[in-house]
Amino acid sequence: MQGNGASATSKNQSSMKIPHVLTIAGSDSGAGAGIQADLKACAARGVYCSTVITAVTAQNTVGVQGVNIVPEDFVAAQLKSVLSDMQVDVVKTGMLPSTDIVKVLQQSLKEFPVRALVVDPVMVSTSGDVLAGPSIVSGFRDNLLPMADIITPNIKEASALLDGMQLASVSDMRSAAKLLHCLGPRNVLVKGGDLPDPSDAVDIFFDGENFHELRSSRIKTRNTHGTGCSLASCIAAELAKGSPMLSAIKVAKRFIETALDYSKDIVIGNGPQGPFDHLLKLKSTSRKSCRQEAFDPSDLFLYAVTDPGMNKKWGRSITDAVKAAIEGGATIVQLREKDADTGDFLEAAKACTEICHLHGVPLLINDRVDVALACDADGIHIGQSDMPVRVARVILGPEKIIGVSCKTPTQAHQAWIDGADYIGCGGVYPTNTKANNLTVGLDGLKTVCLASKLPVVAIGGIGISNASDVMKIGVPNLKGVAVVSALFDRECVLTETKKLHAVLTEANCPNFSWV
Ligand SMILES: Nc1ncnc2c1ncn2[C@@H]1O[C@H](COP(=O)(O)OP(=O)(O)O)[C@@H](O)[C@H]1O
Ligand SMILES: Cc1ncc(COP(=O)(O)O)c(N)n1
Ligand SMILES: [Mg+2]
Repeated sequence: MQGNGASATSKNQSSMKIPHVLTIAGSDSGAGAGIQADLKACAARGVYCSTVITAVTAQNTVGVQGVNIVPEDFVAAQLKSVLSDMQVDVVKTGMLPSTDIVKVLQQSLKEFPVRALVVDPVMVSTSGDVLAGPSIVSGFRDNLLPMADIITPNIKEASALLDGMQLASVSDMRSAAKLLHCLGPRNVLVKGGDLPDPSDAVDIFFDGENFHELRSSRIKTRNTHGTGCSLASCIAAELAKGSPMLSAIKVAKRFIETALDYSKDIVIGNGPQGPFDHLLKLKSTSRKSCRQEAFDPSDLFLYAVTDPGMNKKWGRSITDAVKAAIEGGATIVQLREKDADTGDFLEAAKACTEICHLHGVPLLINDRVDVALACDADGIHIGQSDMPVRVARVILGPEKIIGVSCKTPTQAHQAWIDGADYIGCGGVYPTNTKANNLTVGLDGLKTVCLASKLPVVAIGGIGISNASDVMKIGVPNLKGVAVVSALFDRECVLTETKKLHAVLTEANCPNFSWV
């Protein structure tokens, strides 16, 4: 799809444009899937969502008891009302119960182009009830797929779109993604929620050139009703914010995983497939369960820590440094601007927060709780002589990440008691970035890791030449390395980050690579 979507000519148009997703889908009376899931997913991702309803279903956790299709001229009327007036960025489709409705949508999009079209080719509900008959396949193929920026079929839908091709493995999903791409969409995501893999939920993304295997842990829960609708809405929401496609998909997948994890024990309804909680508030039995985005220890894998002196030396801005590190594969970023003026630091921190969030990478601020709050960073990293963790937790609330530098098992234990999320242990090797810093060595690191109940990131003098030695101490809660000079005291941050990422991937899992 192409076009500007918004004409933005209205006089009372304010200067603040809110990202806007229009969903065209069916209503689910149980509010687990369909329009209701789309509204909640967009709300959770901070995006406005308008709704064109194609059918009203009588539905609960047991199944679909009835479907009442909205006449296509009234679907057309709803589309016109919204698209002609409300500056839609992205359209996301769900249940389209007839080919006439598909054609109405195609016509409306020709008249009112939008920036992107996300097609979730809904056909059968998780409960096995038919939401769009087999005749819809030709409607999708002929009218919608060629216009789509991305399609997100599950295994059954991919099979139906490919004349019954059987999909029983990740390798079949790859073949299907390639064949589906030939039908015209720019990108294809084949979702593997229904694949019989007990440990991972694997989706295959194909952009016409490259495959990406996207894995998350498979959450053990009955509350998976609406995951497909929510994933597609979340992708649409991220695209509406301006994210590139792959980043949008990664953020969406992580959102589903986190939301399922938070909602895994909630009980709504008596049927086999319950709804989950998009806003992560229902299950509030522990501090961590209130989090918008749970801290994921695997984010510590390649931890980039900025240094003002180095950026100055190489003549780059902090934002350029952060962008390059993320592009190279950094999985978390910490801004460590010890001597900056608060005003300048805050401006830089706001810009970096925006960049990091666009790519689904958490941003932490070193030491400055005030700056972290003001720029809405994901959290802070503090040293032993900075503000105590307990005080920082009270100020920051339960949702922010707190990391603490620790050199000893006693400090690591205290960090856990005080409510930190991870510890940074070092200096592992001598370093210039911290004067008079006591080096703990690989043995000291191992001792702290073995004693720590929290995940650990190693820091201090680590780079391409020794990162693999560090990871090979082989303690499971050592999740990654934090680096300053090895990325930022170099001419090309992007190249160095990529190299380090490759070294860490190899050390972590030899002969295996994925996104
Ligand atoms: N139990 C689970 N744990 C984690 N992710 C899941 C789980 N079930 C499904 N997903 C993910 O949710 C998304 C929707 O997938 P899927 O259930 O296959 O689609 P649909 O709801 O359209 O049938 C995919 O990203 C999939 O990997
Ligand atoms: C109105 C409507 N739209 C979509 C779905 C698919 O969702 P799921 O595959 O999770 O049942 C549904 N059950 N109802
Ligand atoms: Mg599902």
